[in-house]
Amino acid sequence: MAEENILDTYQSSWNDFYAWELEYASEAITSLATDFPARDLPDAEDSYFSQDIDILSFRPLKRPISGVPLSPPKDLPSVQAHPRYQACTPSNRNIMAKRPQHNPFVLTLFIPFADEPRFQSKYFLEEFLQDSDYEDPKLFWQSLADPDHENIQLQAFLKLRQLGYTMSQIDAEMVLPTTDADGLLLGCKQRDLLEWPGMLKKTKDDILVIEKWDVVSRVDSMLRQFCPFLSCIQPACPSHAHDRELNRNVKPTLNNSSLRQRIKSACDNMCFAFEGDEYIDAAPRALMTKDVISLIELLPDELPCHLAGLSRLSCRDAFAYRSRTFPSVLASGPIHPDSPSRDPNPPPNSWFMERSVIMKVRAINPREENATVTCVECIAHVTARALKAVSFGGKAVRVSGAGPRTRIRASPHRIKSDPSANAGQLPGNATRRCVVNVMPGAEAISGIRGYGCTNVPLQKGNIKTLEVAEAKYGLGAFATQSIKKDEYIGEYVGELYGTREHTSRPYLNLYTGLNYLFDLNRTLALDALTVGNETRYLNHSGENNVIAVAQLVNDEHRILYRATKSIAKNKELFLDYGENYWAEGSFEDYLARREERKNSGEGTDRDAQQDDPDFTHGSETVIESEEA
Ligand SMILES: C[S@@+](CC[C@H](N)C(=O)[O-])C[C@H]1O[C@@H](n2cnc3c(N)ncnc32)[C@H](O)[C@@H]1O
Repeated sequence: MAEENILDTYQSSWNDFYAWELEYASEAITSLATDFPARDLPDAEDSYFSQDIDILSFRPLKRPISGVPLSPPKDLPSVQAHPRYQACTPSNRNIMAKRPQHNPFVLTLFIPFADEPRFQSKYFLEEFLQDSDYEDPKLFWQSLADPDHENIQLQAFLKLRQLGYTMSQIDAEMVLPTTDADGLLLGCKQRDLLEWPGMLKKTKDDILVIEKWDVVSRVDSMLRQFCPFLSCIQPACPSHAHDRELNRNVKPTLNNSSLRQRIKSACDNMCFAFEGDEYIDAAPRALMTKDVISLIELLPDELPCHLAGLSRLSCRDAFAYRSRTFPSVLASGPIHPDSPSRDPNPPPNSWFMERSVIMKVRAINPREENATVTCVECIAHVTARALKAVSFGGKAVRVSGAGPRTRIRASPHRIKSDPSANAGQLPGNATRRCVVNVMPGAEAISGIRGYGCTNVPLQKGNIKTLEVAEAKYGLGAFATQSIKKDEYIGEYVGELYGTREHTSRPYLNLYTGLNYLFDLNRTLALDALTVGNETRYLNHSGENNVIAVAQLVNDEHRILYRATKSIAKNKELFLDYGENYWAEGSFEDYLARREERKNSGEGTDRDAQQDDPDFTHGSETVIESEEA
C-alpha cells in the first residue's frame, strides 16, 4: 500500500512537472533561435552555411522510469537549430577540465558524428580511450542523470512528508532515492532547483522535519560537490583545487593576528583586513544568528573572507562573530603550540596593504632610494600599523602617518617576496601585486607601458562588446563600437587542461575544422570548444588587428586580447594564430599519417607529438608582466 501511494505521488509530481516544464523549455529554446544578422561578404558563395542545417524537433518523452506510466506531453513546435556547432557554454572565466582518470573504465554518452563515415569512429574511440591514463582502459556507455529528476523526486518527497510518511517509511519502499548521505536530499546535484506553479515549496517547517537539512549537513554536502573554497560557486574550480575535510567539534587554532597573517588578498572593501579588534564590539548583534554560530563552530579556522561567502555576511562581520564565538582568538600568539599558523614563510604582515599602496604611489621612481612620496589614494581607514611594511618596486618602504595622505619612504633593503608567487608555469617576471578591488583609481593607470597594473582590465572585466556574425571563415567577431589601438578587448576563456590530456579533442577539431585550442605554455592549454565567450570567434589573419597577451591575475594565468591598431565599428577582428596552429594540416592528412604509422608499426600521431618538443597546437601569445 505504501509503495502504491509513493508511486502515485511520484507519478503525479512527474506529470505536474512536465505539464509545466516542456512549455517552459520550449519558450526558452525558441527565444534563443534567432537568425544571425546578414552581412555583405566578399566571398558569400563559399559561405560556411551553404551546408545542410539540422532541424531540431521535440518528440514526446518515452517512459523515463519503469513502473511510472506517463501521460504524453502535448506536441511542441519545431525549432531551427543554429548551424553545426558543438555547444558553447557562455563563460566569463576559465574552468578546469575534467582530469584524466586512472581508471580502467572510460565512460561515454555518445560518439559524436558517429553516423558520418568520414569521421572514422574507430580512430576517435582509440583517441578517446587514451584520455584515460590507465594502461588498458575499457569503454563503457554511461547512463545520463537527468537533473529534472531531482526536482520531481524532491517534490514527491515533500508531498509524502505532508501525507505523514516518515523518512524511513519512504526509504523502505525504495521507490525514491534514499535520504541518506548519498541519497536524494544530500546527494542533490543542483543548488538551485526549478520552481513551477503548484509545486510544494519548502517552508521553514519542512526544512526542519528533514532530519539532515541543517547547516552542518549542507556545508558537508557542498564541500563534497563543489569547490572546497566555501565562497566559490564553481564546481571543480581551478584556483582553489585542494582537498578539504569537514572538521567537526574542533576548536580554533588561529588567533586573530594569525588570521591576519594568512590573508593574501582582501575580498572587498568590507574585508576584515581593514578592521582592528575594535570592530568586534561594533558589529551589529542582530546578524549573529544560530546558523552563523553553527557555521563558525564548524569551520573555526576558516578565513573570514570565506565564511562571508557562505554566511552572506560581510567579511568584517564574519570576523567579529568568530571573535565573539571564540573569545580566545583575541589572544596574541598561536593558541596551540602546534598551530598551523606557524608558517615558516609567512606573507609580509601587511600583504594586502602593500598592494593597495603600490598602486597609489605611482609618482615615485622605483629606482630612487629613500624617496618620500605621498600616498594620495590610500583608503581612508588604513591604519599606520597595517602600513608598516609596504613595498614599492621591490624596495621596502617606511610609512609615517595614516589615512589618505599617508607618507611612505623607500628604503634600500628588499622586502621578502611571496614564496608561492612563481609556483607553476608562470610567465616571465609576472608578479601578483595588482589586485583590483583595492585600487579604486586603478583604471586610470592601467596603461600598456609605464606605471600601473596592466592586468586591471582583466580583473575588472571591462570588455568590448563584440558581435558574432557570419564571416568568411565560419563565424567571426565584429566590433560594435570603434576600438582604439592598445585598448583591451576581452579575455579568451575556456577549459583549462594539460596539453597531453584529452587526446580525443584534437581529433574532433581536425574533423570539424574548428579548433579553439590555445596553448598557454608547454604544459597547459585552454580549449573554448564547449566553454567560451565571443573571443573564441576571432578568425586568423597575418594582418591581424588584435594580439593575445598572457597575464597573471590572482595566481591564474589568463589570456587577454588587445587591439594592435584602431578598429572601426563593424570591422572584423583578427588574430594571428601563429604557424603551429596550422601545422597538422587537414583531417585527411592526419588520417593518412596515422595509417602510415600504423602500417610501419610506429604508433599514433599522438605518440609522435609527445616525442616532439616543438609540438604545440594552439595560438601563440605574447607574455607580459602584469606590472609594466
Ligand atoms: C577560433 S575559431 C574562429 C571562429 C570560427 N570561424 C567559428 O566559426 O567558430 C578557429 C577556426 O576558424 C576557422 N578559421 C579562422 N581563421 C581562418 C582562416 N584565415 N582561414 C581558414 N579558416 C579559418 C578555422 O576553421 C579554425 O579552426
